[in-house]
Amino acid sequence: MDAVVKSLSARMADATADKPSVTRPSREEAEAAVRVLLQWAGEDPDREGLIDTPRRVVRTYEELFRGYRDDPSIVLDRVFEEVAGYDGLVLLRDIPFYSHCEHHMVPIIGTAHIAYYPTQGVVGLSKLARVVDVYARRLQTQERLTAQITDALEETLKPRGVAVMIEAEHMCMSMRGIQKQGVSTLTTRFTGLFKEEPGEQARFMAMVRSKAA
Ligand SMILES: Nc1nc2c(ncn2[C@@H]2O[C@H](COP(=O)(O)OP(=O)(O)OP(=O)(O)O)[C@@H](O)[C@H]2O)c(=O)[nH]1
Ligand SMILES: [Zn+2]
Repeated sequence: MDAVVKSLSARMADATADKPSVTRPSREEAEAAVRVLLQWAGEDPDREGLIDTPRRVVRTYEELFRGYRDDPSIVLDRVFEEVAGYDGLVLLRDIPFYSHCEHHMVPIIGTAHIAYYPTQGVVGLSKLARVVDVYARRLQTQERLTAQITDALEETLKPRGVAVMIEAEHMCMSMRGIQKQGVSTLTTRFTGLFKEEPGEQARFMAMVRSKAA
C-alpha cells in the first residue's frame, strides 16, 4: 500500500501546479478591505448590524475559498485494492457544488457527474466528491473546473478512462448583467476509453440522464 500511496503523490505533482502562489494579506487587512467595500456600496460599516460583518465575511471567504488550501493529491491518496478485480465503470451522479466565477465573484451553482474505469483498485466514493470541492472552492470558470477535476483523476488514478460532466447556473448571468434566469451551462471532458470510444461516451451520457440506469 505504501508504494502505491507514494507513487500516487508523485503523480499529483503536475495536477497541483495550477494553484496560484501568492502572499496572503493579514486577516486585519482583509477585514479592512471588506469595510471599504461596504462603504463603496453606500453603507455605514460602523452601524450595529454591520460592525461584525467584515470579520464574518473574511471567515466566510475562508470557507468558500478553502480549495486554495486543499490538495487533491491528499484527497485521492488512498486506494482500495481489494475489490475482487472490479474494473467496471464507477459513476457518481448529481454531486452538488457551489463555486464562484472568477470574473464577477458571484456563485456558480451546479452538479457534477464523474465516471472512471479503475485499473489498480478504486478510491473512496466520497473522495471523488471531495475533489469536486477542492476545485469548486476556488474562483473558477466552468471549463477550467471541468478540466481540473478530470486531470486530477487522470493523473492520480491512471484509470482506463475518466468522464466528467458539469451542469451549472451562473449567477452572474441570472442576477446581474444579461439577467437570464435558469440557463444551464453544460461542459464535458473525456479521457481514455471515453475519448476513444463514442459508445462509452454515449453510455456515460445515458447513465447520467437515466435515473433507472
Ligand atoms: N466561458 C465562460 N464564461 C464565463 C464563465 N462565467 C462567467 N462567464 C462569462 O464571462 C464573461 C465576462 O465578460 P466581460 O465582458 O469581461 O464582463 P461583463 O461586462 O461583466 O459581461 P456581462 O456578464 O455580459 O455583463 C461574461 O460573458 C460571463 O457570462 C465561465 O465559467 N465560463
Ligand atoms: Zn461571472
